[in-house]
Amino acid sequence: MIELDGVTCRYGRGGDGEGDDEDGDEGVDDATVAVDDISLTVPDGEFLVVAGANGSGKTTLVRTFNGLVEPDAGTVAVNGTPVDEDLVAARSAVGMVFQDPRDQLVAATVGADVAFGPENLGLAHDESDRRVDEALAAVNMAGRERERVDSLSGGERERVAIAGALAMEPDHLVLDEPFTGLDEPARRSVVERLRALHREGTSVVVVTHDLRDVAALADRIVGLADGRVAVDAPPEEAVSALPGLDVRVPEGGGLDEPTG
Ligand SMILES: Nc1ncnc2c1ncn2[C@@H]1O[C@H](COP(=O)(O)OP(=O)(O)OP(=O)(O)O)[C@@H](O)[C@H]1O
Repeated sequence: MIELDGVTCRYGRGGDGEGDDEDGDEGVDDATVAVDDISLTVPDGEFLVVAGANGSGKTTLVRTFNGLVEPDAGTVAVNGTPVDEDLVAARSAVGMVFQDPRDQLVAATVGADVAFGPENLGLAHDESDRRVDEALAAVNMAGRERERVDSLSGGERERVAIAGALAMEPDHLVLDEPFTGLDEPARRSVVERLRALHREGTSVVVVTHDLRDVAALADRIVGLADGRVAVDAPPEEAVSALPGLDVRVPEGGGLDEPTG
């Protein structure tokens, strides 16, 4: 479980956060408040979608889940332990797939890339091999260890990045804009993999400004606007409230799963 309590994150200089600058000076010394006093619990097993327009604070928010971003105020705890007390535990419990797989794929071949994390943990070869096999199977890329990463399509790279995170056997898998740059078939393939992973018991958090397809998978949608939670509701309810957040929503259909 991930628990945020009153989390605020700022970028840049200045600012104790005291006093909004409304005097027209553009506030050059003011910090940007990217996440503004958010409290949120992500239970185990949940498929959570974090939605919102560009710049609404989605990336900053999820990066606090495993200490990639340290809040300026508030606390984040993973499985009951504050992230700042045990960064290693938080990083192993919360696997992160970054916005651009190129930021994540470090080795020349698929197998070496997925093995990178487990080997860094110092796991025995047998255990590392087992994790690589399972992770590649989970993203529908079993048996493709020897292929070169630079020969893969965008969708395949995304799936290798997901496999790399899965090989760490995290409690929560967090994906930041996993569909960026993917064509429709690749997008569907990644969506299908996420659906299957969740069915098999993985907790999934997807960050997106585009709700096509994933809205129907979500147990809950948290919509951000200006660093605050504007909506926190099951999909049908959230989507009807979300147009004001300037996110793309499916045109009819796709939301036929009952909530309750
Ligand atoms: N490293 C940084 N330095 C300064 N400001 C930043 C930095 N990262 C983000 N910001 C600012 O913080 C705010 C929230 O950004 P964030 O990336 O968390 O939002 P987002 O919803 O994920 O946006 P996007 O969809 O564009 O990635 C924005 O105003 C952004 O410009």
